Amino acid sequence: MCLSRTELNQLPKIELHCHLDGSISMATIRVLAEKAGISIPEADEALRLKITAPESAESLLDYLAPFDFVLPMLQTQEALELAAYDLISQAKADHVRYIEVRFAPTLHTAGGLSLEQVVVAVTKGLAKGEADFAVKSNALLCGMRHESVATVMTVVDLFSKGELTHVAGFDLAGGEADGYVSGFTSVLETVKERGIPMTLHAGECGCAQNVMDAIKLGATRIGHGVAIKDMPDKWAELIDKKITLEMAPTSNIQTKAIDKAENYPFKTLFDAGVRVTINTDNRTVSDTTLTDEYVKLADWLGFDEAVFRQVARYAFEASFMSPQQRADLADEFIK
Ligand SMILES: O=c1[nH]cnc2c1ncn2[C@H]1C[C@H](O)[C@@H](CO)O1
Ligand SMILES: [Zn+2]
Repeated sequence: MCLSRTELNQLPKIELHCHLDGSISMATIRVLAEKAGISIPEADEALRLKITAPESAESLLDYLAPFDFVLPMLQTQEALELAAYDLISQAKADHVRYIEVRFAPTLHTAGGLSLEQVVVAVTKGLAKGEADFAVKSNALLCGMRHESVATVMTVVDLFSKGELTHVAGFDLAGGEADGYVSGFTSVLETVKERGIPMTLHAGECGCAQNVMDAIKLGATRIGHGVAIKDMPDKWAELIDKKITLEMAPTSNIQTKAIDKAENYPFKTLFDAGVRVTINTDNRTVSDTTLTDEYVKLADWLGFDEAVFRQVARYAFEASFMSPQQRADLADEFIK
């Protein structure tokens, strides 16, 4: 039997893949623009066009255009803290119990903040959000794939700063070229040596081999990984290694990772035993919520409650939670 939107909304959820800078509500964007002295459209519809992925998007790069609009507003600690808090309030509305919020510290230093100050501000907003909304969270730090190895290393080094808390894992984001992983081999080896949990965007709009390269260099989770549909002979390896795919239906359509809903490989992968999870990627840029993503999958694929609970369990198991967070949430997700 199909679950209603209300029932889907109320299921307890875990979200592993959500970008801070792509997930700030319109109301908070207005506050941030005002504080930054940046003029933005007064009409909501006009503003929406600036902060959501263009309908004409043909690629991941087109999809990423709205980030250029919002990043200038995210260059102070106050703005970053407000953005993080705002995101946790949205997660609450989706009955998310735990969320990993990712962002690229290097994209927030134009106003003079250090990388550490960026991270401190975001995690402060997350902590306030947890206090007010009872949603647990951690931050994931992204290097950008267009950055040099040396710049990405400055992000990796943040994990060694003892004063930073709730910083749980590393990612590489941005435009995806086939074979990109090899350009970051030295960085990723360091991430692995230091025992930093790793999820990498791969096989979103790039090839399936990117997914396999990412796994080889230590990623236990893959951002999107849609292209692995083209390499069924590798699914057994993913299952064996308990690799988890962080999929995001709306985003995957917008970036043209898939051409149409009928071809979304989520069900095929799930039925084969691959660990797939449901995420928003970017709530504002994709104009979605986690509940919307659940509704979409229920409509497209006819999933019932048991599937959603299994998927949430995969997310729980693959999360980069602290032992305390895991113990607190185990009853709800491991039944
Ligand atoms: O879906 C995505 N794929 C690759 N990169 C992305 C995606 N969504 C957001 N980003 C980029 C743009 C942001 O500025 C950056 C850090 O959150 O990550
Ligand atoms: Zn992403």
